[in-house]
Amino acid sequence: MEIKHINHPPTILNRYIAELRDIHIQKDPLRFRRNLERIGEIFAYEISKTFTFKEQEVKTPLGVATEFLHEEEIVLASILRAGIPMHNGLLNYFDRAENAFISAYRKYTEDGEFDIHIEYISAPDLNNKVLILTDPMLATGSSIELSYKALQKNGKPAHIHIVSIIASQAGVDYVRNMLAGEPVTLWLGVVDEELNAKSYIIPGLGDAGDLAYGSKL
Ligand SMILES: O=P(O)(O)OC[C@H]1O[C@H](OP(=O)(O)OP(=O)(O)O)[C@H](O)[C@@H]1O
Ligand SMILES: O=c1cc[nH]c(=O)[nH]1
Ligand SMILES: [Mg+2]
Repeated sequence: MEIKHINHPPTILNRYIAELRDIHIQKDPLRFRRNLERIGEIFAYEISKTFTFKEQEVKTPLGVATEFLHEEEIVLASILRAGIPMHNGLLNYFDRAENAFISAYRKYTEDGEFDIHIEYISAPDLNNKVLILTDPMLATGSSIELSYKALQKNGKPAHIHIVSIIASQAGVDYVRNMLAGEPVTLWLGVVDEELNAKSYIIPGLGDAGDLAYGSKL
C-alpha cells in the first residue's frame, strides 16, 4: 500500500482545509459542504495523474485532433453521510463513473462505547475496475475497514484509492497494517496526531456528518 500526502507543498487546498476546521466558518453548512466537494475535485485531479492514457483521435469541425484519454473504468464509493459532498466533487470530474454507497455509522451504547454498523450497501461489479473509496474523516479506521471488506463481495478491483481529508496517525497506521501488500493507494489531506477518548480526531474539525447535514438523534 502506498500513501500520498497532497498538502505538501502547500496549495489552495490548505485554505479549504483551514475553512473546514474553522469553528466560525463551520457555521455556514453550504460552505462546509462546498469545501468538501471542491477538495473531492482536487483529489480527483491528483488521482487522474496515476491513470493509463491512450492516444485517441477526436474529430473537430475543422480537422482531427489527438488527445490522451484514460482507459480505466472508475467506481466511486462513499461512506454515508459525510462522504457524500466529496463523492459529488469526485463525480464532477469522473463524470462517467459508476457509483457505490455504504452506510457505516457509529452506534453508541449508554456507556459511551460504540460499534460501527453497516446496514446498507449499493455497489456495481468491481472486477478489474478502479475503485475510489471516500470518507473525509479517517479516525480509528474501522469505517474504512468494514466498508472495504463489504465491497470485496462485489469483485476484485484492479486498484483501490482510499481518500480522506483529515486522518489521525493511529487511523493511518491501522489502515496501513490492514492493507499491507494490497494494490491500494491511501490519499490524505492532513494527518493529526491525536484521537480523544471518544475517537474524535484532535484538533480535527468535529463531526463532519453533522456539520454537513445537521445533528442526528
Ligand atoms: O475511522 P472511524 O473511527 O470509523 O471514524 C470515521 C467515521 O466517522 C464518521 O462518520 P459518523 O459515524 O460520524 O457518521 P456520519 O457521517 O453520518 O456523521 C466519519 O464520517 C467516518 O465515516
Ligand atoms: O473526528 C472525527 C471522527 C469521526 N468522525 C468525524 O466526523 N470526526
Ligand atoms: Mg458523524
